[in-house]
Amino acid sequence: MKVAVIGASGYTGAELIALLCQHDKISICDLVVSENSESTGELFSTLHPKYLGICDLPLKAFSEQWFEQTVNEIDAVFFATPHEFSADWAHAFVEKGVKVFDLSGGFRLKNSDDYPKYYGFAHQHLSTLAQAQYGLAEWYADDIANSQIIAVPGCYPTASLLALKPIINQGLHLDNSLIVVNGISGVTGAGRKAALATSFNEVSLTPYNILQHRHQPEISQEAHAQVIFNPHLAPYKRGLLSTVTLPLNEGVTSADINQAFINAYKNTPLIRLVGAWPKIDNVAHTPFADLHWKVDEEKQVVVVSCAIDNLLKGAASQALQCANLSLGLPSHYSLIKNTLIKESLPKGAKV
Ligand SMILES: NC(=O)C1=CN([C@@H]2O[C@H](COP(=O)(O)OP(=O)(O)OC[C@H]3O[C@@H](n4cnc5c(N)ncnc54)[C@H](OP(=O)(O)O)[C@@H]3O)[C@@H](O)[C@H]2O)C=CC1
Ligand SMILES: CC(=O)N[C@@H](CCC(=O)OP(=O)(O)O)C(=O)O
Repeated sequence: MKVAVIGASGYTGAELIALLCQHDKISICDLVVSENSESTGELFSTLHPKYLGICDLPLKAFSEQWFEQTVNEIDAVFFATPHEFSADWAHAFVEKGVKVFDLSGGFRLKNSDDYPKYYGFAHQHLSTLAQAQYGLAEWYADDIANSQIIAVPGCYPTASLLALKPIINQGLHLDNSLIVVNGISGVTGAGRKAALATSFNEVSLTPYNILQHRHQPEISQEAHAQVIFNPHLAPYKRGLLSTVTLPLNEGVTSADINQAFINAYKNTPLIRLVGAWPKIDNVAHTPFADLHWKVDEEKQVVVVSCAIDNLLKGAASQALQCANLSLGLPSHYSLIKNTLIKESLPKGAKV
């Protein structure tokens, strides 16, 4: 598969390019930045010296002319750009038969009225939006494999949905109850562009965008349940933790919840059901999601926690999982070698 990456100077773009470089069934044709980017003409490895000798391709500026010249040369394009840019341009690639993997939120929400409210722009391409498949790789593998445009989930929604779906999909939670999702993200979650709120001297653990974050409708849409979402910014670089609380139906036991997680993730090597509360340090720089939970059978409530790397499972490695699926490969191809099938919890796990 020949691909282009738009947004190659940014954090998720860089992580994605590193993964694509080591993939033996995907080759990179072009790395692209914004039309007036300061990085135009630089080598990728000059901007991101970690990849010196790994990827030394030049960064090209996006333009209509670039689009016309390239669109017939590529099989797929990855957008690691602002939401509005992919919302405006993805349809042009789709119409030419090029697969789109969009790491932004430009195609995640089914209700187009939510775009002005949560993203600040009106979506102009409603038929492409309707065509887009949500790319939560462990849950929608077949649909992802057969779709032309994939909306790769946001970082908080990835961790939150991996925690919520095994329970909600089995109808174990109390209907119409208050589901609370608390998320904590490292500062790379805000992207590479300088901003006062994410500068070294200003960053301090704090909630932000409470009751108005754009990931609330995304989580609710895919969980099929209303949630309260509380995002927090934390003073470290990488990694994200989402802890969810759900009231359970009467009679649901700890064993029922254990079984729901085992059933959901027994064939998914990138999801680890771990024997203790997950830690950011165990998943940072990896494509894994670590999950742990605890049930209080007296209060009929379950708390589930999920840790991921926001730039990998929360963006770039999940985008590659989607690309693998569309190539007919296992979603973890080229990400890990271990294909262990989990029929039970890990040895020593106490949940
Ligand atoms: N950071 C994270 O943890 C996650 C981010 N995302 C989403 O992925 C996308 C990229 O995020 P991230 O890598 O953090 O962002 P960055 O700010 O680090 O990078 C953004 C990239 O987009 C390019 N860009 C900006 N404007 C345009 C434009 N008009 N046309 C073409 N390219 C443009 C920038 O190029 P240049 O600046 O050189 O012009 C840069 O390469 C965003 O939509 C973000 O919401 C999703 C999940 C997690
Ligand atoms: C710490 C931080 O600022 N995080 C980002 C979330 C990044 C993410 O998942 O991205 P999408 O923009 O693609 O939805 C935020 O809250 O806006």
